[in-house]
Amino acid sequence: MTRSALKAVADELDIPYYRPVGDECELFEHAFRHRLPLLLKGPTGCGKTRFVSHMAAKLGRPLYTVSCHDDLTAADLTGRYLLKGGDTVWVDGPLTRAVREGAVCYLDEVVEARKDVTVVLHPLTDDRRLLPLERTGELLEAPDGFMLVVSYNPGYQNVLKALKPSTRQRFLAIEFDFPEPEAETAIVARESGLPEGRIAPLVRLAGALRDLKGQDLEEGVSTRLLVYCATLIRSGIKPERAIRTALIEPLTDDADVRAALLRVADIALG
Ligand SMILES: Nc1ncnc2c1ncn2[C@@H]1O[C@H](COP(=O)(O)OP(=O)(O)OP(=O)(O)O)[C@@H](O)[C@H]1O
Repeated sequence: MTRSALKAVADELDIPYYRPVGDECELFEHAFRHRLPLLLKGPTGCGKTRFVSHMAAKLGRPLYTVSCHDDLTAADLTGRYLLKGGDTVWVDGPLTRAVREGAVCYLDEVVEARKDVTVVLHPLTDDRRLLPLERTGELLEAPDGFMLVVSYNPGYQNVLKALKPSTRQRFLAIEFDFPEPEAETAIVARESGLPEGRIAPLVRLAGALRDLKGQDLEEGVSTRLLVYCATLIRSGIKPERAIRTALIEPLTDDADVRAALLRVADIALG
């Protein structure tokens, strides 16, 4: 094998596996090239984070991922002065580091963050692409390599936590959902190492459980849970036990709902 062929294989191995479900990879590349921010919408565990890490690696950009929560403030993203050995030193937060390095910054579940976060995001997400750091007096201009990607799960939305139109309309948006059965079977096989023939029934069961969303379940089974289930089976756990542990128990704490889900599993798996 030639040197360049070896390098191509090594590069390929460094890129986290992601199987496209539509034209999302192409859209991401265009957004990156035109310096446009991106919003990913979709249920938990459907591949959004994997997609972003795949694309960042493919484009050769470092990636900073932040899981947002309701205590996350603008300072957690931009940075703060900290005491170090008697001195006060400025420490960049992940967003500032991403801007300085020209990296991809991924804010997962951005709606969870405190309101002051949007103040920081607004000048970064229009054509100015600026990050003002009031504390240090700096005004950073994002280089071409910087890209902001945010995600949220519309299923968890409530009025108080919805993104304001003035924030939403600064982003391109791509909707994600669980992959089609054939693609999901291939993904779970690749991730778990279990043969596809043994995964197809699990994917069918996931479909049946997803159909119950909104009735007794807040969320359907994620692709992530399917990977966990297949991993347990491959590791030697009996399928019935793996299904209960990975596909039923994480969905509900209600004994009646759990019993109903187990019946659905019995029927779906024949
Ligand atoms: N299209 C895909 N290609 C490869 N792997 C996938 C794909 N979709 C889902 N997966 C698998 O599902 C797992 C969960 O996906 P991921 O962590 O990206 O979900 P998410 O949508 O970011 O969830 P959350 O919103 O909870 O952060 C991944 O670790 C991967 O194993």
